[in-house]
Amino acid sequence: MKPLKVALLGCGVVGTQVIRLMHDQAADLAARIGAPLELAGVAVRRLGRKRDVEIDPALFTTDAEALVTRDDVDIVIEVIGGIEPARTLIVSALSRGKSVVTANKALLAEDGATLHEAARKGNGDLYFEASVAGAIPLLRPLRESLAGDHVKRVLGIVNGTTNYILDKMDTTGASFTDALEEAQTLGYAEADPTADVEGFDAAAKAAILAGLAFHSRVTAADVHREGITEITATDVASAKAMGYVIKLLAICARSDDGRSFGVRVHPAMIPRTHPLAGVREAYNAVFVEAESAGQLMFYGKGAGGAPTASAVLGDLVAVARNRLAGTRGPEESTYADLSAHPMGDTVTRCHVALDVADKPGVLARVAELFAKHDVSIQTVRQEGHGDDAQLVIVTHRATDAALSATMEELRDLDIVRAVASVMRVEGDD
Ligand SMILES: NC(=O)C1=CN([C@@H]2O[C@H](COP(=O)(O)OP(=O)(O)OC[C@H]3O[C@@H](n4cnc5c(N)ncnc54)[C@H](OP(=O)(O)O)[C@@H]3O)[C@@H](O)[C@H]2O)C=CC1
Ligand SMILES: N[C@@H](CC=O)C(=O)O
Repeated sequence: MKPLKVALLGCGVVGTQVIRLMHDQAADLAARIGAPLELAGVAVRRLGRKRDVEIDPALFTTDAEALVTRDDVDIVIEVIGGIEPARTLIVSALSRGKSVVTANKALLAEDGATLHEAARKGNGDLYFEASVAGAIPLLRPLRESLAGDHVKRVLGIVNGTTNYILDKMDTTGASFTDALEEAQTLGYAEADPTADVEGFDAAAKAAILAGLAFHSRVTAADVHREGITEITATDVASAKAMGYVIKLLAICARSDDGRSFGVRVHPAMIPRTHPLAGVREAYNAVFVEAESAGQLMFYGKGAGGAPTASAVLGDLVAVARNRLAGTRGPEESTYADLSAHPMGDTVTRCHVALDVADKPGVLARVAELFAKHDVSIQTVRQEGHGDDAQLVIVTHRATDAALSATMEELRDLDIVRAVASVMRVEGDD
């Protein structure tokens, strides 16, 4: 059988593992596909660099455009990352009828529409399982297995680097900086780790998940995003003392009337008894709630070369099979055409710590302000006294707009010395 030729764009953390798996599992892959795969070339930025995989040096090129437009190339795997030149290269390949497998969530969340349109016009496949939650099969279940159900909510931990950092801060007391350095060494972080710690990576993944779950076009601009850079060792320790753990969550939820959805990424306190609290290191876990299926949980390695390459190889086998059968996988589904509602409309709960004057009437004035904005208080307690007095308040559910307005006014209250911390609470109602 004639081999299917594969062009690989990028040979870094993920690309080297893709080459290793294609080599080590060549016979099995050929049997599963019905034809052997042959690596046609590997595009990189710098030639002569030591690579963590055995490969014929003649396969390397810095001319990625020439590689993807070669007539003999059937499938292109893009693991360069970023917007350009990845977008131009993928569109070039798709418009020539090649199939593309990519792990590039940043690009899919920025301009997935252009890629899907190029795939449709070129009659090729665009698969991207590795773009969300590393090794975990999550997009295919949403795209295919749950195509007959009505997904209401997708919630979880989708960034390995930030989970690694928060876990190390919680369990070993490591500093933010040390934990981030470890995550970079282990190959979890993006080329620019700001994408991880500021929540951009999780926001891109949330946009992809929301698009698939709600059959609508969702971009990173639709996602409310907050990162973890403001979280201090004190926040982590006080959450721990109260039986909570801080996690960076991605939450995509349909509105109650089903006419819109909210997509958000932010740190949240969750009870230590919640299943997401036990998600350690760079692992990811995602709950999908669908009308008929009920609650499903997906768990596994969310980052790293080999786990991500596993997802890439799964897509490679799928697109290779489709090519041999002369078919295509499912197209982008955007028929519902729902739009994202503003963060202010989202209903959440808040944990607030206020440095206050320790004198009569303080609690009453603080409570009055919450009531003014229709925010109901679930628990309140005072910690410390005198100059160290702090009121720790947990609210009932309220709109984010009401909670934000309350926090704004609290900052101006003469009896409040400082709003020491504000964090959303999830998973204990
Ligand atoms: N690392 C992970 O855990 C995961 C990563 N991803 C995604 O996978 C993709 C790749 O990530 P990762 O492997 O970590 O990234 P790396 O930074 O490790 O590798 C990027 C590779 O792309 C090459 N490259 C960069 N610019 C160009 C260019 N202009 N032309 C040709 N080649 C270029 C680099 O070449 P050179 O080596 O010469 O510098 C390098 O080999 C990203 O989209 C990332 O978001 C998805 C899930 C998990
Ligand atoms: N930087 C990402 C890699 C996988 O998508 C992460 O840490 O999750």
